[in-house]
Amino acid sequence: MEGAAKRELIAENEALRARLADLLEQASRNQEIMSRHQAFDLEIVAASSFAQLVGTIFRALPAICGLDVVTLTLVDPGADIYMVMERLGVDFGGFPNLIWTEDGAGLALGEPPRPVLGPFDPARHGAAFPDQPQRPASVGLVPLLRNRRLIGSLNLGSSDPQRFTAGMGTDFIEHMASIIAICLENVISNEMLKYIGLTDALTGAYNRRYIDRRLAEEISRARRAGGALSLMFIDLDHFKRVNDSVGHQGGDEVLREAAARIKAELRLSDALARFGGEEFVVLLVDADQRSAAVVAERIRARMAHTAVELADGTPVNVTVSIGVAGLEHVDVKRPVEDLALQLLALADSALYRAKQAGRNRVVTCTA
Ligand SMILES: Nc1nc2c(ncn2[C@@H]2O[C@H](COP(=O)(O)OP(=O)(O)OP(=O)(O)O)[C@@H](O)[C@H]2O)c(=O)[nH]1
Repeated sequence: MEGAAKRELIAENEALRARLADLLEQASRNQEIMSRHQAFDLEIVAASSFAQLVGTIFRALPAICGLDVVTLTLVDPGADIYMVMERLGVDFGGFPNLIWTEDGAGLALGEPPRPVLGPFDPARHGAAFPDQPQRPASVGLVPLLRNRRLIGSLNLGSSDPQRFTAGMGTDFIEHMASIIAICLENVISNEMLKYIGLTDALTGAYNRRYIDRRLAEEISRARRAGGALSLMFIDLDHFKRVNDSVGHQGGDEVLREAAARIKAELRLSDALARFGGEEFVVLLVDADQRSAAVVAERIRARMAHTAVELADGTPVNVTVSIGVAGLEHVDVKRPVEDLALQLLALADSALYRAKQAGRNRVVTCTA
């Protein structure tokens, strides 16, 4: 072979090798991206709570996709999901990029909803990226759909103007959004079920199961940190007479209103539960028996001074008797379950004494 032809062949060979090295490098980069996405998919599928899922999306997605900002808009007509999550203790302060809307039409994703990609336009995309220190240059808004129902949108923002352009393919981000939508639907229905299992359908207060669990948690916490904790037993007086005079449905209205009035006197950290019938229990966190008695007196006065007005305008006068017991009256060295029972028994016997003494009064534990 002539020297020139040989050199040409060697050069061609080298170019091919370089090309192959490039391809291999690209393939390994793609492999790495796919593995990261697979790890992300596995992590969100495993999320067992709303907070865990949303937290994972906000933490992991910007890094995996190389984005500057990711926000999530959830469609929540009547704000039911928000209310339940809040009552289950989700701290929304930790999720500044979580946006709620009552109406999916406001997402401006078209009908049927489709991904919207392109340069950031404050008029069209501002609602999906509120309060951002730096506006994204290009954005991708991807509908979250479940059985063709729009449940929200995943909003991706990049400082690179070329990252999201109108003509680019959307298969990949749509696939990602569909997995996120399924995971969201799952955790939301699980949390809703959890909430229903812990609340009383008539009054919206918690039920006995919730208080039993919470009481044990709060006793352990109070014992560790040396904090105060009190319990109130509240019973509507002569409720049988109320039912007899305004009927069972009227009685139900009175129970609902009583729960609302009690709740209005409490702090967010306190918990109100209906124990069945016309009896409520309140757990007051960080309150000793003296301060709990002050709150109890406010509740008693509020009930006694203002008649409950039924939907048909009938006024119903109803009073409450309240028994109060604080953790300072129990032997905190005993097991948590014993302490919980003891505290409940002390508040219950104080309530019994309030009834014996003529009702419409607050009695504190003297043990
Ligand atoms: N409307 C309504 N009434 C209920 C509900 N659960 C229990 N009650 C009624 O609450 C009444 C409780 O009566 P009692 O336990 O005798 O007590 P009381 O009449 O409130 O009298 P004192 O507690 O001694 O002041 C009964 O008439 C029950 O039928 C409910 O969910 N709705």
